Amino acid sequence: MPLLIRGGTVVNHDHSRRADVLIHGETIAAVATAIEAPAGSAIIDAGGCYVMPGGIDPHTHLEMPFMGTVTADDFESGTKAALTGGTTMVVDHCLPDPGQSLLSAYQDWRRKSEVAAADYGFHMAVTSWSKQIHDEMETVVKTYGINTFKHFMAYKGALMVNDDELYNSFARCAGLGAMPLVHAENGDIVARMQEAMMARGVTGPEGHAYSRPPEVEGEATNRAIMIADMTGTPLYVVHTSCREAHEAIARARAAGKRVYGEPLIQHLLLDAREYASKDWNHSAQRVMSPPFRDKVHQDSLWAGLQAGSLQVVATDHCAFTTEQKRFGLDDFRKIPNGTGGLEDRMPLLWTAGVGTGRLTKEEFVAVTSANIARILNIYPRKGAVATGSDADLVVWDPAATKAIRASTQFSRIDYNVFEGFTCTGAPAITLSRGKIAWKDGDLRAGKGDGRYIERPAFPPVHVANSTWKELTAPRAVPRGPVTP
Ligand SMILES: NC(=O)NCCC(=O)O
Ligand SMILES: [Zn+2]
Ligand SMILES: [Zn+2]
Repeated sequence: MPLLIRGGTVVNHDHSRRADVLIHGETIAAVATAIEAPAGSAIIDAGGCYVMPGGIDPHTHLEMPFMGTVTADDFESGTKAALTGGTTMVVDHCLPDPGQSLLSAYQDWRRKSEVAAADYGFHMAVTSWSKQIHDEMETVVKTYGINTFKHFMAYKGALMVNDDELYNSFARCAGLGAMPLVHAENGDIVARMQEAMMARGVTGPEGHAYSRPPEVEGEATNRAIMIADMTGTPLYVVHTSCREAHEAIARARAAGKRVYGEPLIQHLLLDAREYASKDWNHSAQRVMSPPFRDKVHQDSLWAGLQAGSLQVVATDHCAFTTEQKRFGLDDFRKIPNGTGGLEDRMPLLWTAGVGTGRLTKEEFVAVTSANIARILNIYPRKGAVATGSDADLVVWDPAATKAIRASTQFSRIDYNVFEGFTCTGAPAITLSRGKIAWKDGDLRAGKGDGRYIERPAFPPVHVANSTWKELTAPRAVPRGPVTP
């Protein structure tokens, strides 16, 4: 049955206009003023609302084994939570166990994600280097439709890779038309700072923040940018949290490098004072890497979103219960790193961004959906309200209010780092490939409704990069024989 969304204002990343949206099956059939309802259509009245592309959260960790435990939200609870907040697609991290082949890790993630209620894709993590990984990367890109590889420059002794491994993997990405992602923190220095904090008797969650200052993130961001440039690949820097890292990205972009930065909603709204709480649980619940920063860094991130030097707002949804956080009661190094935010990212960003004038509604669509769809090479299938696009849509009520409370959330954890925030602007309806997934407080999407989204490699960007590299490559100086 066709579905007509009537009377709303369609908001895309590049323009807004009063228009109706007609959906046939899973895709958008027309976007135009005053569409006549085909016989037998269902009708959604979007009067007073914005009709926007569903959000894409490109950074989640669902049912992920990490730091001796497993994240509490799986693909079902995580994607359901996402849909209630207007996010219709997540990109999760496929994380091979030590020594596990990338191909078998991919199969594990496909099994876990069968319960997803919303669409999803994967980034593949490269946590060591070998000929096997080099060879398997091709299958990951060409057969599995994964065009991004994640590298951790932190978590020494676990996920961390060194510069040589980064170079090898980035160069392989360049050859395959894939894009490297980095968690940019200098893991060697973090490990030394952690030891120093413990030696000083700083064993609580504040030690986590003190041992990961902005300098270690800024240094690693610069280093990753340099290695990406040497290998001729674009680069995506996840959870950019501080001014130093943002400035490194802005500098690289000003020099013509294709580097993208992703602040999290947590870093935009929460600051380092959270770690000074006398309540251990409160501070430990907020332990994540990089940690929350001072206000000056938040201002820099907001400015980056406004100026376009930062492109995407994500959540890094990696949720642990308070009980799990207590693994690190006597030693902050054992507190599982990660926080949640999947269901709150869009209403929070609307409130703090559009509601304050820091972002226009078109910029909101850009940083929550369209930009990442373009970066991940799935635009305009995702990220656009346009004829032929998937009907992943949000009917956004700018007047709706939402009080954030753990007691009413869909995520499985027992707290919410945004507890007590009140949002103005929230989804009245979320549509996932043409089906109503969430409407006026009623979650209709079911287990398994989500679909795996393949993402093709990026020939245009990589051809441009390699063409320019070749044009500007060092060349031998032609000389005659050297006279004695
Ligand atoms: N960010 C965090 O603390 N946990 C998730 C893993 C990661 O992204 O580093
Ligand atoms: Zn990370
Ligand atoms: Zn992460």
